Amino acid sequence: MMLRTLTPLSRSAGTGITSRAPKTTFTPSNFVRFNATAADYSQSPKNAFQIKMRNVGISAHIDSGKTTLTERILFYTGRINQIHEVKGKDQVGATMDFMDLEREKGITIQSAATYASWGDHRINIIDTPGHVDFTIEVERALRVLDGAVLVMCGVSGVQSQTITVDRQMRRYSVPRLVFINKLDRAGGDPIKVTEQLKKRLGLNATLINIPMGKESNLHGVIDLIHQKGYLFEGNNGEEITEINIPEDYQAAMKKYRGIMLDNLAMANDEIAEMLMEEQVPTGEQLEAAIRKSTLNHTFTPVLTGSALKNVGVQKLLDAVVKYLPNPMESVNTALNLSMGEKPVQLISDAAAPFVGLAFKLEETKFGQLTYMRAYSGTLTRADSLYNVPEDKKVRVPRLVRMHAQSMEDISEIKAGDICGVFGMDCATGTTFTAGQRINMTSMHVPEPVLSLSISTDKKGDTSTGPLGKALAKFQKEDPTFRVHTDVQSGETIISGMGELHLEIYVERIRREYGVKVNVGQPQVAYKETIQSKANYNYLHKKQTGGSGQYAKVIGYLEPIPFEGDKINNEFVNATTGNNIPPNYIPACQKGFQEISAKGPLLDMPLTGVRMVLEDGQTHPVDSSELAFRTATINAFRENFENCDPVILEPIMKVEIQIPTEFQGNVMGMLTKRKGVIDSTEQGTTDYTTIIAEVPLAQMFGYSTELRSATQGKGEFSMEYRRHDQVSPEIQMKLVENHKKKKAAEAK
Ligand SMILES: Nc1nc2c(ncn2[C@@H]2O[C@H](COP(=O)(O)OP(=O)(O)OP(=O)(O)O)[C@@H](O)[C@H]2O)c(=O)[nH]1
Repeated sequence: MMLRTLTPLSRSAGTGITSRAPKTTFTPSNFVRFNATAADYSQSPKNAFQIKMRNVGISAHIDSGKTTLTERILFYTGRINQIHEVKGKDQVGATMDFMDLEREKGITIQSAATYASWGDHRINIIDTPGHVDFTIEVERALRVLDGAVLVMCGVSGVQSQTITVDRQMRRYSVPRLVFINKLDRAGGDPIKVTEQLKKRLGLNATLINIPMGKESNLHGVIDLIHQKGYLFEGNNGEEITEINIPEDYQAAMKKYRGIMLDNLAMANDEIAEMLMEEQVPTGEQLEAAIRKSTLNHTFTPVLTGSALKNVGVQKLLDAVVKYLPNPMESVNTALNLSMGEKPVQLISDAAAPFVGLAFKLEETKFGQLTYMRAYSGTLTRADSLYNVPEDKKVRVPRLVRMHAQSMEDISEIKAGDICGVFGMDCATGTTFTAGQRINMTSMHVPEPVLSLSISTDKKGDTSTGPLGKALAKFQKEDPTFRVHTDVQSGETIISGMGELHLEIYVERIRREYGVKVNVGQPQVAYKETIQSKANYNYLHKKQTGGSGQYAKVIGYLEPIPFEGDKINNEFVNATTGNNIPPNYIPACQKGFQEISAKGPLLDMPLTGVRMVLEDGQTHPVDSSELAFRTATINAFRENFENCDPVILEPIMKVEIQIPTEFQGNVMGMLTKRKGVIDSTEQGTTDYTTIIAEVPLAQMFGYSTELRSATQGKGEFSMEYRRHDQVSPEIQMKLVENHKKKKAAEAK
C-alpha cells in the first residue's frame, strides 16, 4: 500500500446541508435498538470483520486533553512511533492537530480522522474540537460514529461544553464511555467528577477503574471488574504490569466495586438477581452486563488516568473494544424516496446493496476529498455510485484511508467502515447508493449568531480573486459559515458561530490566501418578529406614462410561535375565487420571502411571521407579476408597525470558571453586562463555576475583561441558548443607529 503525505492540507467541505431530523431521537423506547446482536447479521463470513470494528468519536470540553489522548492511542496502537505534545517543546505538535493555527493556539479546530488497530480490532477515530464555535465538527462526527469517548478534565469536572457534547450524543443516540483525564494534576478528583456526571448529566456514570496514587504520584489504575492493579511503566507507559491489589488500596477497591455492582444491578436484571442471591458475578459476566447496559444507555462506564503522564490509556482502548458497539449493533435509518419517504432500516451487511453518506469534504491539492461512511454493502474502486439528491451516476476513481494528513490507497470498503474518496463532486450530507432511491437523514446545522464585515484595500477583490476563492471554499467546507453582500453598503459580511470561529477564518484568509483583510466590528445576528395581528388592504397603482402597474392585495399579518434560531415564516394563500388569478400568487409569495429576509426595522431576517393573502384586485392591462410582488412588499411594510414589531437577540449561556476569591467581582461584571445568574457551584478545588445567561451583544471584549479581573486565571465558554426580545430602549437605539448608518451610506 502506498502512503502519501499531504502537507499543508487545507480542508474543505460542502454546502447543501439542511437542518433536518437527526438519525435517531433518544427516547426510552429506542433503548431496545441494540437488542439485535452482531451474530444476527454476521452469518455471512463477509461480515465477520465488522464485529471487530469500532467507529469512535472523542469529544469533550475544550482543553480536556482529547488530542493528547489521541496521540497516545496512535502511539500504543503502533500508528506513530513517537509522541509529540500539543504545543510541545519539540516544535512538532500533536499528529492530529496538523493545521498551523491549531498548533499555534494548541486547540483543535477541525476534526481529523484516523484509524488504529488494537489487538484484532480496528478502530476508526475522529478527534473532534472542544470549542463550541466548532460544534458543527462534533455534529458531523457523531452523525457517523457508533460510539464515543467523553473526555473529562479530572480537576474541572463537568463544564459547559461537556453538557453540549452530551446533548449531541443523546441526539444521535451514541453510547459513550467516560475517561477522566488529568488526574496527575493537583485537585484531580475522579469521585467528584463521577458524581457531577450523575447529577448534572443524569448518567448512571460508574467508575470501573480507580487511580493508584494521585497528583505527581499517579502511576496506575485498579480494575474494579477483575480486581487487579495495572502499572504503566517504560518511557511512555507502554510497559504494563499486572499486580495484585496492594494492601493500602483494598478498602477503596471494595468500596468502589460495591458501588459499581449496585449501579450495574440497577441497569441489568441478571446482575441484580445474582446479587440478590448473593452470588459473585465473574469478570466475564460483569463485562457482558456492562456492554449490554452501555449499548442501551442505562450505564456509563467511567475510566481514569492521565494522557500526558501515560496512565490508563490502554485500559480505555480495551474498554472501547469491549463496551462500544460494532457497526452492526448501531441502528441507522434512511428514507425510501420511492415509497413516500418511508423510513427503512439499513442493514450493515457487506453483501447488501451499497449505501454511504458523505459526511465531510476537504479541498486538497489532489482535488475534493470526500469522507464517506459506508452503512451497507461494499464499495470497490472504479465502481459507479448513484448520487441520490442530484439524481446522477458518478464513478469512484480512488479510495483512501485517512490518517491525519497522510493517507493510503485502498481497493474497497465494507459496510460499517469510514474512508476517503477522491474524484467525486458532491455536497456534505449527500447519500450515495448502488442505485436505490433512499436518503439518509441529515445533520443538525445551527444558525450563525455573529457577523463581521470584511474588506480588502484592493477594490473589487471580495467576490473574485483570492478572497472570493477563500470565501467560496470556506462556505463549501463549513455550513455554519455564511457569506453575503449587504445590498445597501456593498460590504461583504461573514457570519458564524462566534468570535473565535470568525477569527480563525479571517486568519486563514490572511495566511492561506495571502490576502490582507480589514475587519469591521462584530455584529450580532438579530431577528425581527411581530406580536399582534393586523389587517392589510393595499393598492399598488402606477398609471402615469409608459406601461402601468396595478395590484391590490388584501389579508392579514399575524405572529406564529417560533423556536430557537430557526426561521419559520409562512405565506398562506387563502384566496377564493379569481380576484387574484393563480399565476400572480407566486409573485406575492416571492414578495413576502424578499421582505422576510430583510425586515423593516434593522434589515435583519424575520421569524415567527405569517402573511395571509385573502383577496385582491387586478387590472385587465396593468397587472403583472412585478406589480403583485411590489404590492405585497409594500402592504407588509405599511402594516408591520401595526403588529407590535420587536427585535430578538441571541442569548448565550455563559459558563465561567474562576478562583473563588474573584467571585463577587466577576458576578458584578456580569450584572453590568445584563447577565442573569443561573447558578454558582464550588468546584473540586478553590475554583467556582458561574453559569449565567447574557445577551451576545453584551459579550464583546469579555475575555479581556475577565482575564484582567482574575489575574489571567478566569476562563469562560458560551453557547447559544435562544433568541429573546430586547428591551424597548435598546430597540429604539438599535433602530435609530441603523437609520443613521443607512443615511450615511446613502450620501
Ligand atoms: N497535567 C496534564 N495535562 C494534560 C493532560 N492531558 C492533556 N494535558 C494538557 O492540557 C492541554 C490541552 O490538551 P489537548 O490535548 O490540546 O486538549 P484538547 O481537548 O484536544 O483541546 P481542544 O482540541 O482545544 O479542545 C495541553 O497543554 C496538554 O498538554 C493530562 O493528563 N495531565
